[in-house]
Amino acid sequence: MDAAALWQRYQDWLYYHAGLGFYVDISRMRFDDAFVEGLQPKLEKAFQDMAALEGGAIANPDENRMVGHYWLRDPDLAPTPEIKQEIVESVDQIETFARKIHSGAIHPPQAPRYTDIISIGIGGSALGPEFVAEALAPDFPPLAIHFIDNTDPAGIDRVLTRVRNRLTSTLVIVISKSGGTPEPRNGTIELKAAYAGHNLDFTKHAIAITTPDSKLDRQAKSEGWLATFPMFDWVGGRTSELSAVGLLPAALQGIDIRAMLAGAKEIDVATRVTDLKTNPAALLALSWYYSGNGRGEKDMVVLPYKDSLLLFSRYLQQLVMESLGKEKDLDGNIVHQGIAVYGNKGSTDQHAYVQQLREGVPNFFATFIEVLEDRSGSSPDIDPGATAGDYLSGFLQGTRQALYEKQRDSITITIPQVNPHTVGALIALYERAVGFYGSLVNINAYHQPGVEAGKKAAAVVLDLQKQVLQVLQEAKTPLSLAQIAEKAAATDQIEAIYKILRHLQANRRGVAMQGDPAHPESLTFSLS
Ligand SMILES: O=P(O)(O)OC[C@H]1O[C@H](O)[C@H](O)[C@@H](O)[C@@H]1O
Repeated sequence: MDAAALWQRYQDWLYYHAGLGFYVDISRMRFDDAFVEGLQPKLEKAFQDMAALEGGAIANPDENRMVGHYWLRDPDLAPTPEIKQEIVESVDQIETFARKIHSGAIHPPQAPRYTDIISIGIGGSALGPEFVAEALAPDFPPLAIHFIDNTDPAGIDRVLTRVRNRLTSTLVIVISKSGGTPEPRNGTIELKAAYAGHNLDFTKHAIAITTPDSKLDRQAKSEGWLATFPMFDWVGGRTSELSAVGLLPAALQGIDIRAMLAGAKEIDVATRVTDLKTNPAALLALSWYYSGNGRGEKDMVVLPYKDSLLLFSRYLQQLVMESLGKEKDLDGNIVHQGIAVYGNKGSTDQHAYVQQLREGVPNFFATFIEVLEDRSGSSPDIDPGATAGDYLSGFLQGTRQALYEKQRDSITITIPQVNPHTVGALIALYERAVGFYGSLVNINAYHQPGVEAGKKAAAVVLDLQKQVLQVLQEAKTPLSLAQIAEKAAATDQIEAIYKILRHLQANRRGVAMQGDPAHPESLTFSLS
């Protein structure tokens, strides 16, 4: 396509949202009119599915759940007055609580104010708050946030070391929709012990965000934690950033949560339009479908050219991959759907893996996120008439062009600034695009059956560890792996037993290992 035709294509497909100053450009996806026409019936169905979902249909059939994250930013859309009231009250409760924390009206027993937050949660209970903190927290927030998003002991230690002088004024927010996920439970138990070790009353520092009556909710209530905030059954973890999960940590950091909600609401309105060209989420879903032939054949590389948006791709990884990565479609056919997502930031990645994007395996499409405002103040010249921001902008254009020349497609999303409004809008845009794409490929985008399998397998390993320790306790002499497996009645688990014992030995947990580590069959184990 020559330059004039490309410029025309750019203008023909450009989406612009006047209220948000938000652009979506899919001109560098090389679909033709026939493709768009062919997809039209599927798009019509996607619009209908979305309307039904917003109306309170059971959009997650396996879990028999409504899917209501869109109601969070427009409670008037909620299907019942009770749900509407729950949403309104929850946002009010968050604001009131944050105000009291900031003013010191609620303060820790041994300090005039809370200074820090440790947020404990994983998956949807961590990625949104982490992304938003990186994108929007002021440089000197009223409370500085730290995340424990794993059950890695060294990771927990790192956070505790960072706040060690301020534990007396540190809030702990435990976020878990189910209230039973092992990783946040472990973090909570470790933090409770750390507070006790400093003679601090953990309950005066602890807040839970969870589904009412979950295990965590019952614990928080029976122990008298500082506060609890509800998560709703009809909000999935990966779409929970604009529920209490994301709003409470954001409000505590001094981020304008009403602006986040307003930005999301504006995009929700724009993505309710049932016309492809004026619906930015439909444009994204169509582009993804085109690129991967509706089978996820190409990966989504997300390249925000702005440091503060660094964690957007990590956030999108869960939203996109947990929603779309499914074995079966809604009719039970094996389809192995999904779109792989990765990315970091530009121009940094140009000096890392963009080489492969331009010349290597053509198994991806790029999404550039461009931010028009370079910084809040003015910029010095780096060269005559050129600033650091001009370079960043030039690198983006250059990379987009270089990819296009090699028939590598890209989408460009342009926002005026990184602020609560535009971040709320970005979140809502992708939530909706994922919903549309789920309909286009006929899958349930709101469950995650595959995750359960991994959790069950992990539980089996921990049970096996108990049996193995029991066997070693009863043993009078060192035992080989085969002997341990036999005594534990787990001869088909010999590799798992070996890994359990190697781990226990490495952590000085009372297991002695003899033999040659290069030849596991030579090893014997005993309790030391
Ligand atoms: O919020 P929680 O119930 O603790 O769940 C945290 C995460 O765990 C699971 O593994 C799910 O796959 C995620 O969707 C969820 O966000």
